[in-house]
Amino acid sequence: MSVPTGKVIVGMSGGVDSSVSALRLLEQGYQVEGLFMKNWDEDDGTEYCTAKDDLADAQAVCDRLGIKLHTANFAAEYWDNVFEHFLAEYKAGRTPNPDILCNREIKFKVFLDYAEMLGAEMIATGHYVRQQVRDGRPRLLKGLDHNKDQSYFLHAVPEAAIARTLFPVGEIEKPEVRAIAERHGLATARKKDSTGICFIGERRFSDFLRQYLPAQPGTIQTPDGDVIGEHMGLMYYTLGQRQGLGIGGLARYPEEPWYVAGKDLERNVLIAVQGKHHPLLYSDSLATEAMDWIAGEPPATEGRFTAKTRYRQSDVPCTIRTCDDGGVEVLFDDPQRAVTPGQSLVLYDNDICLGGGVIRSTWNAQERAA
Ligand SMILES: Nc1ncnc2c1ncn2[C@@H]1O[C@H](COP(=O)(O)OP(=O)(O)OP(=O)(O)O)[C@@H](O)[C@H]1O
Repeated sequence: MSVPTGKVIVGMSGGVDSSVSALRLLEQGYQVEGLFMKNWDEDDGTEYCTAKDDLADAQAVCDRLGIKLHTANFAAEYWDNVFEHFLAEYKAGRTPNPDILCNREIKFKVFLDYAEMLGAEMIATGHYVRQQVRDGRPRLLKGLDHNKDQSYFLHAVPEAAIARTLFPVGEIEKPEVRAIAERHGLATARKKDSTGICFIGERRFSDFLRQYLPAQPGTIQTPDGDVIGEHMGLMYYTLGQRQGLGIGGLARYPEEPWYVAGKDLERNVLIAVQGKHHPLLYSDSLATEAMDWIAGEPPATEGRFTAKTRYRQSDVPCTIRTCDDGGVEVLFDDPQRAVTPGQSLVLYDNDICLGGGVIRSTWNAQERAA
């Protein structure tokens, strides 16, 4: 077997996955260096900001492995290409997923360019995905550990960037990753998995959003227009959500929980229904904005695929039709609960991630019949 001689820059987050990624590449004979990115400037030293600790952990691992760690600040690019879009989506009443855009715009674009400047043709990350060349083209596959698979977040990364990236932990299961880190005495072996929005972190979301968007309180109504409560601002609510509505004790309704079923942006009204499985919480079809196809174009044969409409969801069978505007229409075999505009639909052909697009509209059987 030939020994790889190329230089690879590993995105070191200070977590266990990127630590083990760097280790594996060294074992495989690559010339490895690390890069810690800081993409959010605010809040240094507050309870939310873990960047300092993460950098220290990344440094400790690099010292242990004997590799160089670079640092870079892409906060301006993150703000312009990810965060502004994120705010615009909330303003439009949708619930965006900034990590998808962050991967496309920062981790697999700005980072790649930066790595090139450092003299590396390849980068690596600790994402749980695999890359495989089929028919001469790089394909993005789900991580071997389906429990940790992160292809949902990488579906908008173009083929050319996938081809220049190594995913050293995609072929192993998470418990094994921790065991490897433990065996090699890496400081991150037992570190908790990160949660929250990448680079922004975990924080009281409504407080955070309020700093950037004015809250416009309004009424909560039933689909028939009966006013049953007040909301703090439509952006704070997600379809299908139960908690935080503050409705209860209404004599004219049974004592059953209420769920968010829709947002009427024009009237600033939040629509709520009773019962976790109310028909208005289900959609049997949707349309997306223009798709990001990893291969740059839709699959040669349209038709039957599986899809996810949110990260932690098992794939569901569906039929797709491509539209002239670059989006797709998707018809699910079974209605899906709480399909949310602004989130992404991601399509799969077995383990191959084909791409995805932001959900623009959804319909349920009643609406289709009307
Ligand atoms: N601040 C950062 N600097 C450099 N690379 C990063 C940074 N944050 C994330 N990455 C890269 O993106 C990958 C996936 O990030 P994610 O936030 O999903 O972390 P994760 O799956 O918990 O991985 P890890 O255990 O390495 O933190 C990381 O493994 C790392 O390669």
